[in-house]
Amino acid sequence: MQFLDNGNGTMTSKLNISFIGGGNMAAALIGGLAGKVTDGANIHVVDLNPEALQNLAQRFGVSTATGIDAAIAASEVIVLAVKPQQMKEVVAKLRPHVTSQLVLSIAAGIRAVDLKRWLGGHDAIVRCMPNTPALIGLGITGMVATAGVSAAQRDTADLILRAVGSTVWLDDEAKIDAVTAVSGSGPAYVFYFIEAMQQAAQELGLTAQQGIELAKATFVGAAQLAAQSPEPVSLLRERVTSKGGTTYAALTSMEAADVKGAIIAAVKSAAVRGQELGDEFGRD
Ligand SMILES: NC(=O)C1=CN([C@@H]2O[C@H](COP(=O)(O)OP(=O)(O)OC[C@H]3O[C@@H](n4cnc5c(N)ncnc54)[C@H](O)[C@@H]3O)[C@@H](O)[C@H]2O)C=CC1
Ligand SMILES: O=C(O)[C@@H]1CCC=N1
Repeated sequence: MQFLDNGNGTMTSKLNISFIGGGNMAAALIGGLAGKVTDGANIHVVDLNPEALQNLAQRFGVSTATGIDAAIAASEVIVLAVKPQQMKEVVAKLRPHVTSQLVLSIAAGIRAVDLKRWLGGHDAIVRCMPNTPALIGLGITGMVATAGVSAAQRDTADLILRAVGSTVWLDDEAKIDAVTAVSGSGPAYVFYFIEAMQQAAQELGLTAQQGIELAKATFVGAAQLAAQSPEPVSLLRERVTSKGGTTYAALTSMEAADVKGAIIAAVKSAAVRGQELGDEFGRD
């Protein structure tokens, strides 16, 4: 892809991208792309909600529409960013406007084979599973391409998702439900743990403010340490855990309650739900 020097220290391409759905995840992706990968003016967003569109237009200079329109045909990439429940209806309306574009879906569960059928056999589809830390450029996205995706389109898909973090390519679409369960939904598990730590802090006599400050900083610090350390996470855990000490007491309590087993079961249930979404809102 050719990048253009904007004369102000930034480089953008002329890549034209349309988003169908301008909600949370689309906004995170557009925030990473606009003015960095491509000009906001090269991004077109379709959403039923005029307020969401106005907000995106003001923040990023994107063009907008409340229904699928001719601008889509001029796009090289179409990002499907509606809920799985809305996908079939949206794709049916999109179908007349899809020719050679790369179609990039971020929806949980909905399989490429169903998107391909709804699009009349269109085979340039990349399924992606990003996560909300994309909002601050720290997302991670699992991705898988169908056979009809060219090497250049694959690079373009990677460029788009790397604008908001890192990417992991899969060789088998079936594995994307596992990615959804681990990293797609994962931020919610972390927030849940932070909320529990805050509640414990309060029950131990700290204020809500002190509790949230301690819990958040502990997650940020521990996550950074795990990310930066070459050592296994299990070793980092053992270093905190003095025999007969406080951490030992806490971890023994967690083991007795099988917290690890509960987390593993919870993540697996998210993967199952991904498959169910595909069955429920994909297959006809
Ligand atoms: N929120 C998350 O953490 C993640 C979400 N996803 C996937 O991203 C997709 C979008 O999720 P969110 O952004 O969280 O949802 P959201 O509800 O914030 O955004 C969906 C948007 O689609 C719009 N919409 C509904 N029907 C439409 C139609 N017929 N035409 C055009 N626009 C329409 C809605 O007005 C809304 O703005 C989902 O498929 C979800 O599975 C993927 C990874 C993470
Ligand atoms: O909960 C969901 O279905 C979406 C997919 C991953 C994160 N949120």
